[in-house]
Amino acid sequence: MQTDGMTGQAMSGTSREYDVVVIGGGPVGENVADRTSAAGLATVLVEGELLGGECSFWACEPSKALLRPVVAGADARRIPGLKGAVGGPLDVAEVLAHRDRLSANWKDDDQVEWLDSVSVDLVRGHGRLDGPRQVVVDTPDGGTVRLTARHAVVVATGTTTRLPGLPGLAEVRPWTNREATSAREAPGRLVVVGGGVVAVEMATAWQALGSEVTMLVRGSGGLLPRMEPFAGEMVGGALRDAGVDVRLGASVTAVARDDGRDGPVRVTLADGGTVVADEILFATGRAPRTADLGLETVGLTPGDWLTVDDTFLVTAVAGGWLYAAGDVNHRALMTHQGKYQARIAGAVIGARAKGEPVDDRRWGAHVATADTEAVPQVVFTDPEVASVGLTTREAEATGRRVDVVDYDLGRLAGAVQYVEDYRGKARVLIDPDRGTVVGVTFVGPGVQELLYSATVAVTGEIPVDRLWHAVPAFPTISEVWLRVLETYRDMRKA
Ligand SMILES: Cc1cc2nc3c(=O)[nH]c(=O)nc-3n(C[C@H](O)[C@H](O)[C@H](O)COP(=O)(O)OP(=O)(O)OC[C@H]3O[C@@H](n4cnc5c(N)ncnc54)[C@H](O)[C@@H]3O)c2cc1C
Ligand SMILES: NC(=O)c1ccc[n+]([C@@H]2O[C@H](COP(=O)([O-])OP(=O)(O)OC[C@H]3O[C@@H](n4cnc5c(N)ncnc54)[C@H](O)[C@@H]3O)[C@@H](O)[C@H]2O)c1
Repeated sequence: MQTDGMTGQAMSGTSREYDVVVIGGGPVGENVADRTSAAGLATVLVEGELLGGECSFWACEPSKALLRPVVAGADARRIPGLKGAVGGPLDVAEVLAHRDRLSANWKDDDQVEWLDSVSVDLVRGHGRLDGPRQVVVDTPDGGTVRLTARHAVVVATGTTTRLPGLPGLAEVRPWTNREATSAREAPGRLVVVGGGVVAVEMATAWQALGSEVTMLVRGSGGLLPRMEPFAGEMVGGALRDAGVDVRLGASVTAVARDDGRDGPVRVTLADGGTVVADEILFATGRAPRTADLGLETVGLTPGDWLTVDDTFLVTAVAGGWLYAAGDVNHRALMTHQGKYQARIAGAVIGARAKGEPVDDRRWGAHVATADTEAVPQVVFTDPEVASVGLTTREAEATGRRVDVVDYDLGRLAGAVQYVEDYRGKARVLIDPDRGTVVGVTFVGPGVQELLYSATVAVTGEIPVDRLWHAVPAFPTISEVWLRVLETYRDMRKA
């Protein structure tokens, strides 16, 4: 291995050749590198900040560490005999300390050790493409390292918050996901712009941690606009019950801090109204980290998403050497799905490098079929949302015929045992021609752990007739599967 021996970091001012060069050491880049190294290919990973990426330090890990005490507390307050014991507010200092630990105190030593253990070299610094198979890295010591890839360059540079083009926005010093997950105290008043997953999760967390939260959600799509409408409605209802001021159809037209730089943020809305807060979080979607990546040297446009085929080759670049995996390809912006892509990309790069056959049939080892058929997602709010596969809207939009089976989770014996006055809903979409489940949405306390059963049903294309033999334990919430089958049977009889 071409390293300085101690940290696995390549020394600057040099040129090195590897089989595979991976740019970006988030969860996806790490997993691609692990898989190509396991395939016997000499692999180097280039990382400009912290190994582990957005997910480990400013997204999944810290946000879930903030949310777990909130959701567990909400559940506990619905359990007779326990509610009195957990009635008080959260211990904010303890929650933030827990968040710090689960974010490894923003240090990546463990990741560096792991990378070394899977025999992948690390070059720290900002990487850029410099023509076919070439990557140049600006290293922290001011030098450069040129890396040449014999087989593949993989871009796994992820995303940043997409901020709207509001005049004066930078002067307001808005929160992005980074501040929202790493803040050291709860602002007195927090405005959250957006109605997607980041917005509902962070509004849930900071309201419980003591902020007065106002959500400004533009348009008519409501909350969680990509999911079944009842998901956003139920989460919105619970946010309001928790004290969040959820304003739908509210568009921001201007932002400014009073008294110059340090006063409160004054937010002007399209209807002329204003909201004043201490901080403002923009949870307005993601932009690819490709603006300063040398894309122009290989005929691509800086700032664009990298469109790939189902084996993760960038479609607009000839020669079969440039791959893109994870958020940056815009297929499914979630860590688990990016890691799935990484496993497949690593395997296909290995197969192509060795001249082995590539199995790119649907559900084959070298093709990311689940990206289009079965993307699972959990929204860690109270109530939780867990979904996989199609929604009713997507089925309609694509002209796919589906039977829609709804079930009120509160009727289950397992739900009654779980918490008092359980409120939840399931929707299962069934392809009537093939008799298989093609989409599932659960909303309710504790539904996150039901999601894998739904994912197996969708990816396994298990016939509904066979699901009758998959017996859920009594009294658990998983009995929803039995009730859905009974409801479907009755629907078909009617
Ligand atoms: C608040 C929030 C919460 C989330 N919660 C969840 C969740 O609970 N579950 C879930 O599945 N997903 C969640 N996500 C989504 C998840 O964070 C992303 O899908 C995931 O991080 C994508 O991984 P990635 O490796 O593609 O990119 P990233 O994690 O963004 O990593 C990219 C890496 O590339 C590096 N890099 C970029 N450009 C260069 C360059 N030119 N040179 C060198 N290095 C470079 C960056 O420093 C970074 O380390 C959340 C997102 C947000 C914003
Ligand atoms: N638990 C999880 O799995 C999890 C948690 C957080 C984030 N993520 C992923 O991270 C990605 C980013 O999440 P997100 O919530 O930032 O994006 P999103 O695309 O889910 O939601 C963006 C929201 O911002 C609104 N918006 C966009 N531009 C706007 C503007 N100019 N003004 C006002 N509102 C605007 C949209 O209407 C939408 O409501 C998502 O793909 C999500 O899946 C996953």
